[in-house]
Amino acid sequence: MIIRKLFKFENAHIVRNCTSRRCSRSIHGHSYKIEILLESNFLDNGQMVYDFGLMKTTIKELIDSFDHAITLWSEDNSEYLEFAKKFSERWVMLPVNPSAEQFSRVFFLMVERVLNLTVFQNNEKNIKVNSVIVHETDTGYAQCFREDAYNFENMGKIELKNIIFSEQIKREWSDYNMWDKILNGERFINPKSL
Ligand SMILES: Nc1nc2c(c(=O)[nH]1)N=C([C@H](O)[C@H](O)COP(=O)(O)OP(=O)(O)OP(=O)(O)O)CN2
Repeated sequence: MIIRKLFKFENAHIVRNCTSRRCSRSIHGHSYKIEILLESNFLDNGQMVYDFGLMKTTIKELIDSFDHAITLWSEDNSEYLEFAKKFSERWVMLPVNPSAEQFSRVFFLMVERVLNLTVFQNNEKNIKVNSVIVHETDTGYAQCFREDAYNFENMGKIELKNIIFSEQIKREWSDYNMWDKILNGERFINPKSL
C-alpha cells in the first residue's frame, strides 16, 4: 500500500543549461508542492502504513528548509554564488542543478535517510520511500523512484554530505545540528504520542 503526504514551499533558482531561456538565465521562483509517497505491506498498531503526523517532524522540517530560500548549484558561476549567498540569508547548495528532477532525487535520498535513522514506536514495519513527486508549477512535475535516486552514473551523484544549508536555515531549525546529526547517523526516536 502507498500513502502520500503533500508539503509546500516557495523557492528561487536558476536551472543552468536547460533549453528554456527564462529558466536558465533568470532567477525565478516557484511555489513547489512535494509529494512524499511511502509504502509498506504492513500496517502499524493504528492500522496505518505510517501516521501522517509523524511526517510532520523531521521530514517536514527538512523540506521546509527550502522555504523562502534560494537553491544553488555548487557548479554554478562563482560570482553568482557569492552574490546569491550575500543577498539571501536562506540558501541551500546542491551538488546538482536544481531542476524538478534533481529536487525529487534530493528529497528521495533525504527522506530515505531520515526513515532509516528512525526508531519506530508503533509497530510500523517495512516502510520504504516509494517515490517523490516535485511539482514545480501547476502543469509540470518530476517523479523520482529508487532507481532514479541512485542512478549516479546517468543522472549525477548526490551525496548528502554535499548538500549545504545556510547558517540562517540552521538557526531556524528546532535543532541547529539536525543536518549534522543526520549525516552522522544519529537515530531519531519517534514520539509515542503527538
Ligand atoms: N523537465 C523540466 N523542464 C523544465 C524545468 C524542470 O525543472 N524540468 N524547469 C523549467 C523552469 O523552471 C520553468 O519555470 C518551468 O517551466 P514551464 O513548465 O515551461 O513553466 P510555465 O510557467 O511557463 O508553465 P505553463 O503552465 O505551461 O505556463 C523549465 N522546464
